[in-house]
Amino acid sequence: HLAGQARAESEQLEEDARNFLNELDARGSQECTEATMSNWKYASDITEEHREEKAAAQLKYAAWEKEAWGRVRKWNGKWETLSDPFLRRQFKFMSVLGTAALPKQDLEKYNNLVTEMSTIYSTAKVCQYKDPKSCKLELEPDLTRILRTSRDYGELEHVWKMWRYSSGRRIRDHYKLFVRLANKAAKLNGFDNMGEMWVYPYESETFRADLAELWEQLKPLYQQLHAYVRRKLREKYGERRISRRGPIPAHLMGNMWSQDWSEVNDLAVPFPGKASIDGYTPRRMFELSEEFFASLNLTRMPSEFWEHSIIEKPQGRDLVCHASAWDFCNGKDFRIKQCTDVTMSDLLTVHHEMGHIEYYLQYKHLPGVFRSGANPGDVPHAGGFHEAVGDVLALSVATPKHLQKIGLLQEVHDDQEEDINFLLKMALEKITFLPFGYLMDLWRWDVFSGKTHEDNWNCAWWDLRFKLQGIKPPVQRSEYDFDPGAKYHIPANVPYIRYFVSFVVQFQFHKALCMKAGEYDPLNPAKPLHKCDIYQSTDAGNLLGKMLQLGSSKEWPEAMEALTGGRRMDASVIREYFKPLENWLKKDNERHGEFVGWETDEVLCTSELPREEAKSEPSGGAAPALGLMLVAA
Ligand SMILES: C[C@H](N[C@H](C(=O)O)[C@@H]1CCCN1C(=O)[C@@H](N)CC(=O)O)C(=O)N1CCC[C@H]1C(=O)O
Ligand SMILES: [Zn+2]
Repeated sequence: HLAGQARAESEQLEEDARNFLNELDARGSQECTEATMSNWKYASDITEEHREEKAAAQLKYAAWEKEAWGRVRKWNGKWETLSDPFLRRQFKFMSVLGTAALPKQDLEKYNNLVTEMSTIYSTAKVCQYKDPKSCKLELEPDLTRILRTSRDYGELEHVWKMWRYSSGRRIRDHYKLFVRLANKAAKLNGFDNMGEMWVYPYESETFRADLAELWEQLKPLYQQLHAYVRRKLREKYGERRISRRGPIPAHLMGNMWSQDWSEVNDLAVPFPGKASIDGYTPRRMFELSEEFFASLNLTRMPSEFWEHSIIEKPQGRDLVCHASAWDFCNGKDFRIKQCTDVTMSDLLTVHHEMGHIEYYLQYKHLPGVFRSGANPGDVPHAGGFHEAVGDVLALSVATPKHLQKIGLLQEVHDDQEEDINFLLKMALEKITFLPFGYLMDLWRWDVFSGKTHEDNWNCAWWDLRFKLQGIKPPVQRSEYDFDPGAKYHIPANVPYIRYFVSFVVQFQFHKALCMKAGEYDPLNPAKPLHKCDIYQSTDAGNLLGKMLQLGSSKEWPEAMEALTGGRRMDASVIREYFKPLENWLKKDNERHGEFVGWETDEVLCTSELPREEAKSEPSGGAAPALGLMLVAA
C-alpha cells in the first residue's frame, strides 16, 4: 500500500513539474521574442530611439528571468528527485539566473556599457592613408578589403593602427567598469568570477585542462606553418621587416586580427590556382548554402528568413555589420544579418551563419532552455557545436571537386601538387585560427579572475599574442591602447572559446559524416579525409540532423557520441586531415633551413606612452592628457 502511495505521489509530482515547466516555457518564449526583436531593431538600425527601446526590453526580460527563477527555486529539494532526466535538466538550467541577479541600477549600467562598447566598435571610422582629411572608412567592407588586398606595408600599418585607435582605445574605461559589474553578477550566481560562469555550461571539471592539452597537440603543426609563411612574407617584404627568427608583424596576415591567414594565400601557396566567386550576388551565396543543407535532407529556410534577413549592407544608416544569426524564439522567425561582400571568405561566413539557422530549425520543438543560444541571456550555450555546424558543410564545399561541381573553379588536376596547394589554403584558414581562438578567453578568464590586472591589460594581451601566435604589433603598444577591444567579441561580450572547440570538433564531425557518406575510408588512400564531400548524402544528413535535434537537452559528450561514437574533443582528427601537409612543411622548412618557432628582444608593449606618440602630437582622437604631461615633465 505504502509503495503504491509513494508511486502515486511521484507520478503526481512529475505531472505537476511538467505542467509547471510547460507554462514557464510558453511565457519565456514570448518574452524572448520581444527582447530579441528589440535587440534586432537596434543592431540593424543604430538610433537613440532604438537604443532606449532595447534597454527597456532588456530590463523587462531580466524581470521575467527573475520571476521565473524565483518560481523555480520553490521546487528546490523536489525537482532533484524527479525520475525524468529531461525535466531535471530543465530545472538545472533554470537554476542559474545570470546577470539578472544584479540590482536594477547595476544591471541597467551593465547592459548600457555592453551596448555602448559594441556601438563604438560598430560605428568606428578611420581616415584614408593617403588623405588624412577623408575619414569615413568603416571596418566592413573598407578596412577588411584593404587588409585583404593591399600589399603596401605602410598602408597596412596605418589601417591596423588607426582601427585600434578608433575602436579599442576608446572603450578601455568602459571595459573596466564592465568587468567589475560582470564579476559582481557572477558572485551573485555563486561563481568566483564571470570566467567561471562562462565555463560552467561545458559541464566538465577538466575542460580547461583538456583545452591546454589540445593546444599542446596542435602547436607543432602551427609552428611549421608559421615558419613557412614567415619565409614567404620575408621574401615579399624583406628581411629588415620580417626577421628569420622573429615574430611576424600582425598587419600582414590579410586579416585585421591575424586570426585567419587565408587571404595571403597568393603569397604563401607554392602553386597558385584560385577559386573565384566573381559574378555572384549575396542572395546567390545564401541560396548556394541552403542548397547544400537541402541536399543532405536537412531543412530549407522558411519564407520569414528570406523576408526579414539583411544580407547586404543597407546604406544611409549605422548598424552592427558583424555577421550574426538570430533565433526569435517562436519557431518561425529566424534571420541572418550580414554585410555580405562577394568573396570566398564571405561565402564561408554565409555557411557559418546558415549553420546556426539550421541548428535553430532542427531543435525548434525543444523547450527554450534547450534551444541553446535562444535566450539572449548570458549563460551561454556550450556553443562549440553550434559554431561547428556550418563550418562542417564548408569543409565539403571548399574541396576543389565540389567547387568545380558548382562552377567556382575551372580546372581541377587531381595530383599531389594540387593536394598540397589545397591543404595549405585550408591550413591558412583553420590552423592559423587555433592559437587566436584559444587566447581570446585565456586573456578574458585572467582579466575576470584578476590574475591580469587592469594596469597590464594590453601588455598581457600582447604576451599571449606573441607566445601563442608568434606575431607582434607593427608599432609598439602601450597601456593607453586596448587592443582586445578592437575585436568584436570583447566589446559585444560574446565568449570565444566556443570557436576553438568548434575548430577541433568540426573535423571529428566531418570524419563521422564522411564515413557515413562513404566518402572517406581510412584504409583506402584514394579516399583521404581532406577530399571528402558529403554533398547529397542523405545518410550523412540524417546522422547530423539527429545530433542537431538534441539541442542542449543532453550533455555535449552524449551529443558528440550520437554523431561520432566518441565522447571527447580529439585533436588527432584535424592532424590526420593535415598530415600530408605537415610532412611537406617539415621537409620544406628543413630544405630552407628555417628556424621553427620565434624569439625577440624587442619591447612589444610598454606601460608608458609609446615612443612614437611621445615624439609627436598623437593623430586622431584625444590622447590621454596624463600621457602628455608625463612627456612634458
Ligand atoms: C561571423 C561570426 N559571427 C558570430 C557567430 O556567428 O558566431 C555572431 C556574433 C557573435 C555571436 N554570433 C551569432 O551569430 C550567434 N547569435 C550565434 C548563436 O550563438 O546562436 C563570428 O564572429 N565568427 C565566425 C568564425 C569566428 C568568429 C569571428 O569572426 O571571430
Ligand atoms: Zn557562429
